Amino acid sequence: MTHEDPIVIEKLTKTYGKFVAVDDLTFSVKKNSFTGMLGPNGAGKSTTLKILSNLTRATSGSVYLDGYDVELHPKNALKNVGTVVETPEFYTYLTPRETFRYIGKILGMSNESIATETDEILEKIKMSEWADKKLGTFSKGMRQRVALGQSLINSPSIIILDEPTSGLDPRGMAEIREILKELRKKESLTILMSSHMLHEVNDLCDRVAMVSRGKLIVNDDLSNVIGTKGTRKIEIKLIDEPNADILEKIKNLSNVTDVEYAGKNDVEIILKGGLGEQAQLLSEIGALNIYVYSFSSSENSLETSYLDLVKESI
Ligand SMILES: Nc1ncnc2c1ncn2[C@@H]1O[C@H](COP(=O)(O)OP(=O)(O)OP(=O)(O)O)[C@@H](O)[C@H]1O
Repeated sequence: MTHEDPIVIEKLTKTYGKFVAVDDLTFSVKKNSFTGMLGPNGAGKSTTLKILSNLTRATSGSVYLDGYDVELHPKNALKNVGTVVETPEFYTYLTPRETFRYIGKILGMSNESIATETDEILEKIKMSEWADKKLGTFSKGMRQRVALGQSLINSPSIIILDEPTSGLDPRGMAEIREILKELRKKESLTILMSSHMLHEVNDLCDRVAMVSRGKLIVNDDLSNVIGTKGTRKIEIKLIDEPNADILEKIKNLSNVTDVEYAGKNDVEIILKGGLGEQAQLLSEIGALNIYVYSFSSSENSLETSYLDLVKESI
């Protein structure tokens, strides 16, 4: 880790009284990555992002944006950063265009650059036809798109998003995710987004930083977390209902880390490794002389890795 990474979190701790919300957290976010900060409710994600955005202070440790310490040099640190951290309460009597102008002015932008950026952003957030309607009439999803839009007004190189789809209906969620995907395609941007939704991180991100109880569990490429180095969930269906002896035998097979009876004749196996290990498991199960009529590897292996990693960390 170097301070050259656009986002650096170093030995960050935040306590509320005796409660430790962020516990000696250290990790960095690679340039141009889309990193998903994944963790259960209360893991300390929002607290970390608020410290990064200078909305709250660390108890100890430091955070750096573009190499600048956020607490010591907030202006420089946040110069090229856009954030959607606390659900912004916009003035409901303003329109998106007026909102962007207001925020651009606060940021010291010229009228010309605000106007140019505004038109581009309205297109990106698919709000061009709503540009001059008052926010008071908007749905929650539309307001969240405006929130995302305002984070882009100063053409940031880093954006920090705290659960940007939280509280939206499925359509609202899908719209925000589409915008984020488009942003990633077109711009050179470093994005750090917190989420507790595995499928969302799976869908959008190329890096994953998992946190649990204020501590970092893993910070790696998504493909490493879910891929060959990870674990996968295998579901098998047997002709006969498995007894404890059979479950024990399966548990003792190579690379099996856990076995769970899933009701009826179904068994779930957590397997460490990739396709090679999966093939080996299939042949070892065959050798046990139990009659398996279905064998499927779960696609949602981020879930498996996540549950495994969180379990190990407790
Ligand atoms: N101002 C505060 N005073 C006291 N405790 C707080 C405060 N803010 C957060 N906490 C506690 O710190 C812990 C971490 O909270 P945080 O909001 O950072 O978690 P999170 O990972 O973002 O979870 P969520 O998805 O629920 O927002 C929680 O247990 C929370 O109750």
